[in-house]
Amino acid sequence: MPTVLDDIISGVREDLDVRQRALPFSAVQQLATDAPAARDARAALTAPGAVKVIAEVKRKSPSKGELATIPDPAELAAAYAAGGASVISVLTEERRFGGSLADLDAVRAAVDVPVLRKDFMVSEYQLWEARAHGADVILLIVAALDDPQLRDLHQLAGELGMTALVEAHDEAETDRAVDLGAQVIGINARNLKTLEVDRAVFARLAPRVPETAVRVAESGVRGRDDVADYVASGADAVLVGEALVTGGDPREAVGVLRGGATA
Ligand SMILES: O=C(O)c1ccccc1NCC(=O)[C@H](O)[C@H](O)COP(=O)(O)O
Repeated sequence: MPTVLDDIISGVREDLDVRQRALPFSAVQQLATDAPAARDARAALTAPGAVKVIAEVKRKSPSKGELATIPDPAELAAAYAAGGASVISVLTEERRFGGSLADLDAVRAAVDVPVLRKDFMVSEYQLWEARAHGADVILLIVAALDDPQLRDLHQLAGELGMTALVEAHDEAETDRAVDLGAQVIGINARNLKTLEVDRAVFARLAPRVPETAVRVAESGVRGRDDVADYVASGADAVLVGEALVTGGDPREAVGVLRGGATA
């Protein structure tokens, strides 16, 4: 029985085939080579001060359906940055999340902070493509990749000057991320089989991540109390989508999650 993740990835591969036919590997490599250097996301996430917020541009999701229309992702990203977001996450998967590489371009042009291409990365082409569109960070979901794929994509991200956010959901995946030498590890509280969110997963898995790595708590943040709980369990950063796109003034909302700290 295919999981939600399997279904998403099968659509991602079909869309990727279309893009690869339109823009060959050598062309996307050239665009990536010509792009301005990637910004240092690890530095942004380890700077002194309040908990770091990775603020997400998220229109819809498999778990919640439509969340927000977001007609101007650049404006939203600029508001997030003004509120003190350390990194902007842009979902570029189209079928299930309503995102696009055009969103990534728009956000990249609008902010100075590092930008994460949040997608289901299964091939080197997508990493070159991310860099060509100005991404500084890419997501590697451990559950979607075997160890050789994970190692190769993690290494390529580094060669392209990008930071990899390596995402785990359970003990075995967390240990694989640690063994990989990942410097930024996300623990996602959303179970990719059931889509249910269990924030306690972070507290259970975070101790397996060495303190030298940045620990990112992903999903399920509804407000400042959830951020405080994640921080108490060892989070250096939180990745937040739904609460920010549905929560009114995005600049203020990021500031509230940071504990009222000014940008
Ligand atoms: O959000 C989903 O429904 C989802 C389903 C399947 C795979 C990934 C999914 N979300 C990606 C994310 O990791 C979240 O967008 C991100 O952590 C923010 O979560 P939230 O603050 O709960 O919107």
